Amino acid sequence: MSDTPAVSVDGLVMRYGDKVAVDGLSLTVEQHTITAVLGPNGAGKTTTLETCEGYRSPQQGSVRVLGLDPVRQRKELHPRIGVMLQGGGAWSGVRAMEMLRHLAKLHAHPLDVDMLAERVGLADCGRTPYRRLSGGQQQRLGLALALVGRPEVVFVDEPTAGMDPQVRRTTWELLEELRADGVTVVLTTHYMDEAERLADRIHIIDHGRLVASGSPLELIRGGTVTTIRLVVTRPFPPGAPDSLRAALGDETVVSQLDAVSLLVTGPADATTLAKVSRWCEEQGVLPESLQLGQRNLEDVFLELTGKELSP
Ligand SMILES: Nc1ncnc2c1ncn2[C@@H]1O[C@H](COP(=O)(O)OP(=O)(O)OP(=O)(O)O)[C@@H](O)[C@H]1O
Repeated sequence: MSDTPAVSVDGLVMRYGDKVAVDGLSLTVEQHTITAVLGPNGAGKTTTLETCEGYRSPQQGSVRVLGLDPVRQRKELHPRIGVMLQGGGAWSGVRAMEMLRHLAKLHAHPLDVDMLAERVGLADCGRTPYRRLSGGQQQRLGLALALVGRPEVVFVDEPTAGMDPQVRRTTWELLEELRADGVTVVLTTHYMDEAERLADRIHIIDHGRLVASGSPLELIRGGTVTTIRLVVTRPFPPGAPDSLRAALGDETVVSQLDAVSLLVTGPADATTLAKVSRWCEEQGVLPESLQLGQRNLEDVFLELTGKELSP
């Protein structure tokens, strides 16, 4: 049974009217891992997660969670998964601890509610009605609600959005403890440091398709590939990334970060630096800085999707 993937998505297609939100997506989540699903806004992450959670039926393809069909075998699967929805998923008038206690009663072997509340940092706002909780507190309640039933697989949609740095770190520790206890965590996030720190495996999706999969280290190819961040004093002329790419050759990827900065990924050796300087001279732009660095997940994401991940 432990060989069964926690999640397997095979050729999933989901549309809203004419809009294709998920476009033949296939991916696997191994058990006892933290797996991050990354993608720009509108990439199809939430739709995919909602299909895994049984809230939507696949229009094409199939989805299995712990080997079960999330819609047809919902009764069997539901007690074994936990879901943290974007926006908390609680009623507006109910107090945080009431909600947690109520949900605990619906499970056969719930966690100790007081301990869980303490752990996620809800202890001092347990009597506060849901609508009066801060965004970060609502997130924490959402996480507690997802965990109270001791799930085998937990789906968390942007678990630390709106949390302050201290609570984010505590939440990361909590997710790592869950993995150590054998729980599988599937999360979406817009924070690269979160994915890099937590995830055993990352799936990057864009336009409803899988564009890359691997461990953080595999994705950044061992951190050996280097980058040059070029910042100039005046905005680049139109078409600058293509023109620089043509000047540098096929081994490099050039992405525009903003009006005055470009990121070159590839061998950042003396020859490349000389070519970048020569290109600046030809374009009539003056470099303000040429910074060498190691390629990170944020760079990989930008290359693959053409967009920055950070909110
Ligand atoms: N209920 C809906 N009706 C119509 N279109 C929708 C609906 N939900 C999502 N979409 C569209 O489907 C696409 C995928 O949306 P989805 O929410 O799955 O993306 P996402 O990757 O989770 O985005 P985000 O990072 O912004 O949460 C988007 O273009 C979105 O506008």
